[in-house]
Amino acid sequence: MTPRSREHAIDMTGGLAPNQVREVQETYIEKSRPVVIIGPMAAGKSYIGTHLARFYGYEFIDSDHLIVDKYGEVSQIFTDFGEDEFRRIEAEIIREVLTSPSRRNTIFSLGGGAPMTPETAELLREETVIYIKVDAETVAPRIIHGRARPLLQPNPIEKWSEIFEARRERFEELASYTLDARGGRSISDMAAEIQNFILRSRKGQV
Ligand SMILES: Nc1ncnc2c1ncn2[C@@H]1O[C@H](COP(=O)(O)OP(=O)(O)OP(=O)(O)O)[C@@H](O)[C@H]1O
Ligand SMILES: O=C(O)C1=C[C@@H](O)[C@@H](O)[C@H](O)C1
Ligand SMILES: [Mg+2]
Repeated sequence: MTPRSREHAIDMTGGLAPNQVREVQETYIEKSRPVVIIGPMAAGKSYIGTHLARFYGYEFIDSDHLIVDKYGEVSQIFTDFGEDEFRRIEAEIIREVLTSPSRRNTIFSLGGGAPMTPETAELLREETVIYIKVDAETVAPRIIHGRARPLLQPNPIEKWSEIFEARRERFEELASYTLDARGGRSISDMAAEIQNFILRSRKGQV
């Protein structure tokens, strides 16, 4: 195949001057920052984030997964070092991701309590943040068994509601977009709703 001659070359700049092209590129980079998912325990942050990334071609990362890869199981960290040390590690890992230029086209799910750390909340104020809103009824079957979430012991539903009430205002205040995930919504429906918001926000329509 022979290359196109100069006369037939397509003008990819749309007739923009070099400084205008740079401006468009900078805007694109800015708008391709990670999209962060927050919400209470068992809301489906990791579940929705994984599928959203798979359906629409994003990279997916999760703060809990990064912590487990680096330091071992979350419940073991709580047992061995306590919650304060877990929060310190968590905030450090989140800062690394949010300040890394290689994490642009990424869906980043956070652990439920991460936005309560002031340093993390400050970082999130600059980001596109999707809040997964649920209620106790929706999460009850997901938390009633299993001991993977140390903060929910020994009465998972009661503890979940108590912790959620203490965090609700922070979630609401940080949200660029709230996804209502109460009841049994299908994953494709929820992922499409978030993707729609991301596209609109990158075009500056929200
Ligand atoms: N909309 C949904 N429909 C059916 N199952 C769901 C839905 N959302 C989440 N789940 C299931 O509920 C469980 C908890 O979801 P997930 O781990 O994604 O929660 P999370 O918000 O990431 O919680 P954490 O804060 O503890 O990390 C998982 O087993 C997941 O598959
Ligand atoms: O809501 C929380 O405080 C937590 C949620 C999980 O994702 C883990 O990050 C950990 O169990 C703490
Ligand atoms: Mg999770």
